[in-house]
Amino acid sequence: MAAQTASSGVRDQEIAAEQAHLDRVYHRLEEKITEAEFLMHDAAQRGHVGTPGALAERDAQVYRAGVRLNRLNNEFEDFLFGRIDLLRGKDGVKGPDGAFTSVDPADDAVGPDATAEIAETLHIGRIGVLDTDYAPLVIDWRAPAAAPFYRSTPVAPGRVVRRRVIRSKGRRVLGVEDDLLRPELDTGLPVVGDGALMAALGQARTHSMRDIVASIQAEQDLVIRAPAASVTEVSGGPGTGKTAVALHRAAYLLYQDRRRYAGGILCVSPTPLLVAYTEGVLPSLGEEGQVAIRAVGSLVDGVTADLYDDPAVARVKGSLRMQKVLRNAARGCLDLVPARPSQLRVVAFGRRLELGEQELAEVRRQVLGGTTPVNLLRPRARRLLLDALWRRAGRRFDDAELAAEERQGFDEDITTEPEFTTFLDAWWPVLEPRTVLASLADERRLGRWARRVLTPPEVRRVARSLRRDGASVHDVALLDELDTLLGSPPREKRKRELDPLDQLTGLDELMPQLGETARERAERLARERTEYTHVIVDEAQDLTPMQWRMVGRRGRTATWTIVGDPAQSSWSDVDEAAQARDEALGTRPRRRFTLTVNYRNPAEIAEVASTVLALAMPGSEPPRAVRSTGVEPRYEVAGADLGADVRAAAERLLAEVDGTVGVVVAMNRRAQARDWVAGLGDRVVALGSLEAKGLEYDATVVVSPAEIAEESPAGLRVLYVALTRATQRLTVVAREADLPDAGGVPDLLRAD
Ligand SMILES: Nc1ncnc2c1ncn2[C@@H]1O[C@H](COP(=O)(O)OP(=O)(O)OP(=O)(O)O)[C@@H](O)[C@H]1O
Repeated sequence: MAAQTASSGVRDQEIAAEQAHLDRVYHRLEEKITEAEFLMHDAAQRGHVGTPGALAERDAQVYRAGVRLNRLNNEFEDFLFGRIDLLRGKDGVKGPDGAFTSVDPADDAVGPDATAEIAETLHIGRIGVLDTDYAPLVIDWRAPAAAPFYRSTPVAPGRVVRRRVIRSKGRRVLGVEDDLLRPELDTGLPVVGDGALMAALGQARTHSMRDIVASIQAEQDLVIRAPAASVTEVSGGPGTGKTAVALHRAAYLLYQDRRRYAGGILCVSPTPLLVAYTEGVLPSLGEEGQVAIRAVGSLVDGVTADLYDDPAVARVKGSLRMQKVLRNAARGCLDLVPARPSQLRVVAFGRRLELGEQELAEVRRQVLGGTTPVNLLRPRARRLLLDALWRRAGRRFDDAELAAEERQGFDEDITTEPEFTTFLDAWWPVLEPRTVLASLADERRLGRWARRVLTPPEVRRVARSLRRDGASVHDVALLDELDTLLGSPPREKRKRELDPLDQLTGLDELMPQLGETARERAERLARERTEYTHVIVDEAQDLTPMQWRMVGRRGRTATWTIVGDPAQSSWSDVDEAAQARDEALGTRPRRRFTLTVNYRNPAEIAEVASTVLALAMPGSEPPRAVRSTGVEPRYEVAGADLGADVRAAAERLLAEVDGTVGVVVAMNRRAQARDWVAGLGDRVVALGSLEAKGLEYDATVVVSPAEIAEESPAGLRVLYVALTRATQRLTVVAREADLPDAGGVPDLLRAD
């Protein structure tokens, strides 16, 4: 047997060998930083020369130097994490990263007695570093040469004999974890540790997601590196790494084609909590600024949606029926303008001309014919008013040229009269989406605009929901739809100054404006952008049809990555949501991937969740849990004081795990639950069932499965989400309504 099982002496030796390599890398990095600083300085000098040739030269230099400085400064921490030892390849061709390109071993790489030599050793890190003689000291994890680090398995090892994950902090190597992919070979390579994946999965969780760059698995790597075809669709159960994969894919796309994606990548997330949880991942991969991660309730500028609608209201606001209602409202709202003048009086040709209420109504009717956005119809309204006044003036001319001249003078006279402009402002004001949405709060009015579209109870509920202060997540999609229906008057559209440097490169992306943090810059770019070159949708199963329309408008010419799991959908009608997605994506070709392994939940928790999955989506396959902890979920039945029992359960879990504890309750208990856990410290969080989407904790307390399941038509799927948030331990607190058995197991969670 070739592999030695490592003694601590061997482990120390191996760590020392990696330390020596890391020292070389840091030495080289320091040289490169000095070089980059010199280039920046030099480029700044050249910037004073204004010819296009000098600009292009400066541009290229600044680009390269900027990339280096940004990245080197960001990634000095823990940036070397992997190593692969490879057999000789089929051919001797090297790629641009200095590594051999062949995936398969040469026919004679393995001798008849299973002896083999290691022909190439590659270190993998967050960025690529070349030695002075262009030999690769570190390969960028996204480079083709790094793919075998992620893709090789014992079944299909390719050239990889040993895969090693290196743990380091700053400049110190702390440990190594090896996987031997060709144990049958005699190569003399020592093997240390139990493998990196298990080490990563067992780690305590914090409130920020970590990158998985050191342990991406083969089926995930295929998605991350999939070519940016029109639409890449990824489905997979809870914990299969969909969110992680989507974020790593963004980093990969930027690496592949930075210029193209400098046009912006938008990542749409279901909740602000998930945005906060995931926003550290891209910076840790060295990508800051180019990717805007936004909650679906924050896609419209200036609106912060912090309210949740009742499921019945959400169902209406999310459905495509709202399109028709909003179309009626956008036009109908013109009639609601307070102090709308009922007549127009001007003086022309020395006489008073008047248009009364009926004539004005007729002009308005003519203007509104067609589908042009209301705010863009103002010039047309102006023109038709002038026509009506001209007719009223009753002037006749036999000579057409003279008539045209007279008419021009007439128009000029009238349009410069303050009476006319004041009238037009009041009669055809610029409508704001918010004003129109607010006008739907009047039940009678909404009933008129929603005739034969919504039922009277639906009208009542929607109108009532709009009378609250503040916007809900679903209101945001309505505001965006209204923005399109109303249109922005041309004079309000911001014109961007043309900067020659902008045309040369995505320079702006690389050179943060002075005094602006990377985060501020990302926010600024996100505000300025309304269309993106790539759109990532996380938890795509939850987007309502109206939200798909809103997201679709931001990626009209984009490529897409869509990740989701129908079994976790909180939208009541899974088929309707799928149909809306199809409408948003049109006929773009799609590539589909499925992730099958659950990296989050231990088998003991996954099994309970699969009982609910069988009820929520009969016939669907749960993902396979990759590890087991030997700890079964704990079941408790609440006594008279539910809050005290939940708090005690959370306290117990806090003592049992090092990281975070999530308490998940039905949405209407959110505020209550926060009080229950108050004072337990910031390792504990109380959440409503819909807020738990995509998040994870070391341990969770799920309070009353029956309450969660009954709160909406999609309740069982929401419960499935709630039960799949824990990486270590799960406590379920049942109430009477859960019909617990003698062991406290709620009816919904019993396998029989
Ligand atoms: N290859 C991997 N190596 C280490 N950890 C991984 C790997 N893949 C996934 N994980 C971890 O598993 C957990 C679940 O990943 P993630 O949240 O991306 O799953 P998901 O499919 O989006 O889940 P959900 O559908 O429940 O939102 C995360 O902690 C993630 O870091």
